Amino acid sequence: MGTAGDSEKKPTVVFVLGGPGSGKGTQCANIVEHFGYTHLSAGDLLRAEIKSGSENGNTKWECLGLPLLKAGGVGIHSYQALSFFIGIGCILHLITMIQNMIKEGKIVPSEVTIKLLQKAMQDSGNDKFLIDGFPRNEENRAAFEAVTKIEPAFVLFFDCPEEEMERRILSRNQGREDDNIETIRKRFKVFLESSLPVVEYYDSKGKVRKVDAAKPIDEVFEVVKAIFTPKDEKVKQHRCAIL
Ligand SMILES: Nc1ncnc2c1ncn2[C@@H]1O[C@H](COP(=O)(O)OP(=O)(O)OP(=O)(O)O)[C@@H](O)[C@H]1O
Ligand SMILES: Nc1ccn([C@@H]2O[C@H](COP(=O)(O)O)[C@@H](O)[C@H]2O)c(=O)n1
Ligand SMILES: [Mg+2]
Repeated sequence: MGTAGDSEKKPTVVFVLGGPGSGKGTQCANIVEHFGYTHLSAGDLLRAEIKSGSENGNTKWECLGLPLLKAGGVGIHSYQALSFFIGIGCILHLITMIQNMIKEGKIVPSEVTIKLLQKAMQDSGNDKFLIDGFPRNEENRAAFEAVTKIEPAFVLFFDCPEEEMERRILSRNQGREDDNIETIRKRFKVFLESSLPVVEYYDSKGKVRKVDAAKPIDEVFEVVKAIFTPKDEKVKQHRCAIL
């Protein structure tokens, strides 16, 4: 899927951007239901990686690592145990790095996020994707383009005042480690300094569809629906309304 020099048809990608709590995940769920896209949230993929990484790390450690050590450090056993622990060390180091960066509201290096996105795209079997919360900075944007050679069809941008986003996040109650006032402030800063320039970049290419995200969920979705409805379908709906 989407590597340099591929002749296969490229998937359709829509980047879904907006500040923390602007409603990206909420609206993506509606788009999936109505338009058959697969929703990939970069933040959700990173959180899943932390969860599965620590679970797998612990499981491997308990089920495989300790028996190998107990086996008594002779010949091949000690060599296997050593390589095993070096491998586990790397996994746990990566997981801790992602966890810390999320807690600090920082942006994880692109190699990690793009790998997760590419795998999720391959596993989905679909060819239409809403990529939510990515690209988050210029490094994300340039790396994704270089690695996948995919240009987004357009960028859906949810525009929402900071006070409203803050209210929403503080009452979200999903147990996210970064949904506390200290991290929220850091995330807003990163959004203004690093993510908005990406929106501006795509705007200069005429690719941004800006939506007022401060309205109630249903009203926002009416606007989103119009953006995703193909032009000929809109003409049909208009004719039906007249007749
Ligand atoms: N238009 C809206 N009006 C009021 N509340 C909303 C609206 N859209 C979403 N919410 C609520 O606000 C919270 C944040 O929404 P959501 O998780 O979709 O935002 P997000 O942009 O994905 O945030 P993040 O970047 O932190 O993942 C949720 O509790 C959601 O139910
Ligand atoms: N491209 C990305 C996207 C997200 N992150 C990290 O995850 C955090 C949560 O993201 P949400 O979209 O779910 O709000 C975000 O604050 C970053 O720490 C990332 O590094 N790169
Ligand atoms: Mg989200």
